This record gives sequence, C-alpha cells and structure tokens, in this order.
Amino acid sequence: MQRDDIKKSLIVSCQPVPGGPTDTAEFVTGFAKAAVDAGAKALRIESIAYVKAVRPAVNVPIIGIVKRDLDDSPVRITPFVADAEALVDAGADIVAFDATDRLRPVSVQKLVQAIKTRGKLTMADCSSLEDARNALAAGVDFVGTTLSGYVGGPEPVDPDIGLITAMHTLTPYVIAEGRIRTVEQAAAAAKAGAFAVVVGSAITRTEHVTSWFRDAVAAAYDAHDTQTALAIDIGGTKTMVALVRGGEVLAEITVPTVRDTGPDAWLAMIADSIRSWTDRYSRVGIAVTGFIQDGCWSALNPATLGIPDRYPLVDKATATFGKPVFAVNDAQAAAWGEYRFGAGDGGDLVFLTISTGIGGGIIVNGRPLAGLAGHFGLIRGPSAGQSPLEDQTSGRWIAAEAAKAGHQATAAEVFEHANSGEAWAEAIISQSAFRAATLCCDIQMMLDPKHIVIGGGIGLAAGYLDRIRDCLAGIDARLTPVLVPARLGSRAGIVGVASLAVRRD
Ligand SMILES: CC(=O)N[C@H](C=O)[C@@H](O)[C@H](O)[C@H](O)COP(=O)(O)O
Repeated sequence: MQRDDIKKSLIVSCQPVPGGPTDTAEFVTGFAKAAVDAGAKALRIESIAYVKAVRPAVNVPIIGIVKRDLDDSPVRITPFVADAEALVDAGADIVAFDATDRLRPVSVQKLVQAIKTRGKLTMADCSSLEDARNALAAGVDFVGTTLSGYVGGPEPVDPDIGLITAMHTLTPYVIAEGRIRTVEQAAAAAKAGAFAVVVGSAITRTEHVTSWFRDAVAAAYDAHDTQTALAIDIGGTKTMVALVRGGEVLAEITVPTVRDTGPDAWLAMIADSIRSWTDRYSRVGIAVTGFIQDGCWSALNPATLGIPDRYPLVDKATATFGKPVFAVNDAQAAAWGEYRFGAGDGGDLVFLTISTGIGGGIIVNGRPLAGLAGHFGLIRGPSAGQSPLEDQTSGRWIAAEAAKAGHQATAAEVFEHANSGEAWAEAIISQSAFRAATLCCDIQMMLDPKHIVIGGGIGLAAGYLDRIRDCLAGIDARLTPVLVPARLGSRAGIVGVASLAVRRD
C-alpha cells in the first residue's frame, strides 16, 4: 500500500475490551467488516491472531499492533521486533508501535528497520510533539497522537486536538487517535490537519459506550432528585466516597488519604475522582475523624489524622463541590446510619465503636447530638490525671498490653489467642471488655437509650460482645443496657452522613 491510500479517511480501531464478551475472533471480524461496509478506509487491529482472522475478511489496509504488559517497561504497544515481524507475516500493512521516550526493550530505530525491511509502513504512537520529532528522525511513515494522556497523571476526557495541530507543523502524515468519541471531535481532528482519523472505543467497545450513556442518563435523572447525596468518609488511611440515596449506596470508590498532603489536597483529589458524578447529587455530607464545630474541623487525636486546627471544612468543601455541605464526626454519622438504616428500630440509640480508638454517637428523641457528644473514648476515670478510656481499652491498648506481656501481636491476633484459651490474651481481652461494659452501664444511667449499638473491629470481634454481656450479668435487669451488634459495617458513616446531609428538619 501507499501512504496516500488512507489520506483523509476514517480508520476504525477494532479492539474489544480484553476478556469481555466481544473479545473473540468472530466479533472482531464482524466489527471490522461492518466498519468497512460503512466506509472505513482502514482498520487498526490488536494481536497476531486477530490480524490473521480479519485479513482474509476485508480488502482495506490493516494497522497491526500487539499489546503486552511488561514487568520492566511501561511500553505496551508492539514492544518487540519479533511482534512487529509477526504482525507483518499475519497480514498487517502498517505496524504501529509505542514511540514514547520511556524505558523500552527495543529502540524505535530497530523497529522501523525491521518493518521497512519487510516492505511495510510504520506508525509511531506518540504522547508528545517531542516523541513525534524523534520518531520522524528515525524514519517513521506516520506519527499518531495515540498515547497523549496515557503516560502519567489523570486520564483526560477529550482528544488532544492541540497535539494534532502541533504535529502537523512537522509532517502532513499525522494520524489523530485517542478519545475521539463524537462526530464533532472527529471533524475537529480532521480540521486540525490530521491525515486520517482513528476512532476506536466509540465504535467498537460496547461496554464503554454503554457506560457513557448510562452515566449521562443517571445524571439527568439524578439532577431532579434532591435525595441523593455525595457522601465522603475521611479516615486515617483511606477515604470512602459514595453516591447515596435513602440508605442505598448507588456508587462507591475508595481513595487513599495521603497523610502528609493535608485537607485541601484531599478535597481536590476527591473532586477529581468523582468528576463523572457531577449533577448526580444535590448535597454533600462529610464524615471525619476528629470533631466539627461551626463547620470547622479539628483533630482530637492528631495521631489518627493530623489536620490544621479549626480547618474550615464546610466552606472549603462548598467551594470545591459547589453544593451545600454538611460535616460531622464519623462515629456520629455512623450512629445516625445505624439508627435510620441499620441496627436501630426507631428508639433512642447510642452507638459505640471500639476499634483502634473508641468513638460514638448519640441519638436522643430522634435527633443526633453533635459537637463533642459521643466521644466516649475521651472520657476519663475518676481521677483527673487518669488517661482517656480509649488508652485503656481500644485495639491500640490491647496490642500494647500484649507487647508488655512479651507477645508481639496485633489486637486481632490477641483475640485469636484468647479465643483458643491462652490465659495472658484472655486477661487482656476480658479487661478491655470489662471497661467497655462499665462504659455501657454509665451510658445507660446518663441517657437511658433503648439500645446501645456496638461496632468497630474490636467491638465486633468474635466473642467480645459476649464478654461484655457476661460482665453485665449480675446487674438488675431494669438497669442493664441492651447491646446489639452494628449492622452497616464500614458503610455506616457514608450512609449516615448522606442521610444527615439531605435531612430537612
Ligand atoms: C492508549 C492505548 O492503549 N490505546 C490503544 C491503542 O491502540 C487503544 O486501546 C485505543 O482504543 C485506540 O488508541 C483508539 O482510541 P479510542 O478507543 O480512545 O478511540
């Protein structure tokens, strides 16, 4: 073939989602024939097997590639000379390969030489103008914008039309490729000077196209729905972000809480990861470790998560998301979640989460108490100098006690030892359970809730609740708290804060 055979044409890339239902030779050949029937002047096909399958079925040039995930190089598209040669043998007229300036197994020159020796054309998949300049110097026939946006950083949504224009100053043989999803974008690529335009996902990846339409439809429906909230639960190591409506989690992602960057960066990262949810929520609820007063966030225990004192979380998040924001302590949010959608049954409730530390929330007369209310881990014993309860009860304390007794073990391991009858471990767990039981009795006397809901990794560890109940066995039944296990697990916070964010009363 000649380069001009594909001049001013549409090329269709037929690359199914790997492992998906169309990832078979039959489907790829079907997509290829359909594209050619409708006027595609060339095809881009991945893998030797699919080039072999499509070659006899069509009469147009094929751009062949092989994709490999290598351990020692980020280069994926046709990394080896043997791949390039096998593509030619399978019937490719043009062989495309990664031409980015990254650690690579084989130089661009070697690939070009191997393909040219076999009398075929070469296409350099570039990420930048510099890549294109280098590839042209190595003698390639075409340069493509294929890898713009795929060599680090967040993946862009739109095609890189600017790169097409820039590459056109170097050569007329620019192939526009990558994220061309609409007829307008394809036309813009042609107008920017592309020699030919490749469209892939928008024509041949049904899963991707379906998800674009699904999100658009969901966003349109949700725009009229005031009951869906964006719920965020910022924890010490990870942040859960979800779309929640009436206790139901509609979509959910988890992003790391990068401790040394701080809350401005966390909000920016969250906003970045949920861009496709814009318009699907009317309000934002944020649950945080630490406490909230007047919309400002302060750490109670900087070891859990260090934040600037009185960080103006509500104002910052309102500016970030452009929607009304409600913020609350995470255990208070979880208390409300359990009250509305979990272990609660409509009566007043106290939620107690016993894990690395101890937190909680209080619902009285159907209302959640805010501010410091429920920070049970910070209650002190009878003498003012005594350390807070969580330092004598929580998972951190359990592991520290084990170490003191000469056993290097996590809290979970101490539980295993206790449950298999080891006396040293049983003594620690029983001591922790006894203190939790005392706290529950005190809560009952102060607030008389219908239930005390116990959650957290320690609270729900096998046998812990039973041990607390054993400690309460001798008490007058009328004074004994009714303990129930939490039901919502790690989602209690996001479900609760979403419900609080859309609450009207
Ligand atoms: C980055 C990368 O690996 N691109 C690959 C290159 O062959 C393919 O996954 C793309 O589908 C192709 O470039 C067409 O682009 P789009 O599907 O966006 O129209």
